[in-house]
Amino acid sequence: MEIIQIQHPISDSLKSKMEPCALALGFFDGVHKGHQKLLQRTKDIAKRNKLTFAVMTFFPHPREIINPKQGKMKYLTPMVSKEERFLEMGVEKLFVVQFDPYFSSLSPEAFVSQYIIGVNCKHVVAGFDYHYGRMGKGNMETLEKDGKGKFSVTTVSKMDHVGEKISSTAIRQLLSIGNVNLIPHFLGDYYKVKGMVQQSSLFYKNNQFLKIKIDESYRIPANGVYNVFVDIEGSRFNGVCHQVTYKNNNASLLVYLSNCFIDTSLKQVNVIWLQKVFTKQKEHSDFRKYFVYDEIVI
Ligand SMILES: Cc1cc2nc3c(=O)[nH]c(=O)nc-3n(C[C@H](O)[C@H](O)[C@H](O)COP(=O)(O)O)c2cc1C
Ligand SMILES: Nc1ncnc2c1ncn2[C@@H]1O[C@H](COP(=O)(O)OP(=O)(O)O)[C@@H](O)[C@H]1O
Repeated sequence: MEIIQIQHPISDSLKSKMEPCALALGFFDGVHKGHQKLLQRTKDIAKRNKLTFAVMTFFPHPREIINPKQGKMKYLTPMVSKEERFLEMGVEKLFVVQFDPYFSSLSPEAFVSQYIIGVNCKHVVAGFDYHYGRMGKGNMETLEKDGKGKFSVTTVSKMDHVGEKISSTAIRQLLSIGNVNLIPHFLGDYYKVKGMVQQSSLFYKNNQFLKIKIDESYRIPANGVYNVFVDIEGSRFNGVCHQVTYKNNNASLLVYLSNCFIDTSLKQVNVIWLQKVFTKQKEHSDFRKYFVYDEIVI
């Protein structure tokens, strides 16, 4: 997959060397079931018409620029995870447009001519409610009209789960109340975050406490106690996440693994959130006591 970073204004030299593509448009946080349907549709269209399968997404999230008071955005899939998901889905070319105030003030017509026709797109695919351009004024009808026949448009119909639109907002809401067990209905899988084991202590042969620092831009479920899986170097371990603490906007997890004897320290891990056990986590002052003694039971 070729990744092309674009900063406004898009350069003429970049535009001149683009082979014809079918282009999926959107932010795609989570790469959830609605996004997957849209991407699959784009892939099929690209194959049928011998076009490159391309995606155009933006960074950071428009909300960070349009509503900066709300602070830094936390993502379901930070850019690196999103790139991995696109690669798995067979995307051949990924355009990542820097979403800055200058770009956000582009009119819908200018976005279509400079960024869609500009990258030699022959077919655009976006969802029924897609909006783009200054104030989000452009929609699927203006897209067709402003394309002036230079590309065709496929509008993907709404995908829902028992009447609710599958959306990154719905997944964020489930995370905010800790209902991680319901997330697969929307995401197509359990919610997963990447991190690194900062500290670990082994006791009773194969029990461990881990302090896992989560990559900064991930969204974390509401405080509570959760059943999780922890994937470490191709092996999966059952765990309980007992505590989430925040420092300088970063989250650390205290995770207990009941049957793990491998050396976990400084390993990259994936934490997979299965089910909330209790809403309230214990009040702990800090994690240190779990790592200074050899044998502790919560
Ligand atoms: C050129 C351009 C300008 C945009 N300007 C605005 C804006 O001024 N206000 C706004 O709320 N959203 C703006 N957006 C964001 C879109 O409405 C939309 O949220 C974004 O493209 C992500 O789409 P998605 O969340 O539907 O995937 C703009 C998008 C584009 C492509
Ligand atoms: N449930 C859905 N059904 C169909 N298309 C969708 C759905 N959710 C998102 N899309 C489309 O996928 C693209 C990326 O959507 P985005 O706005 O990033 O997702 P979300 O609405 O989940 O935040 C857009 O073209 C959008 O219209």
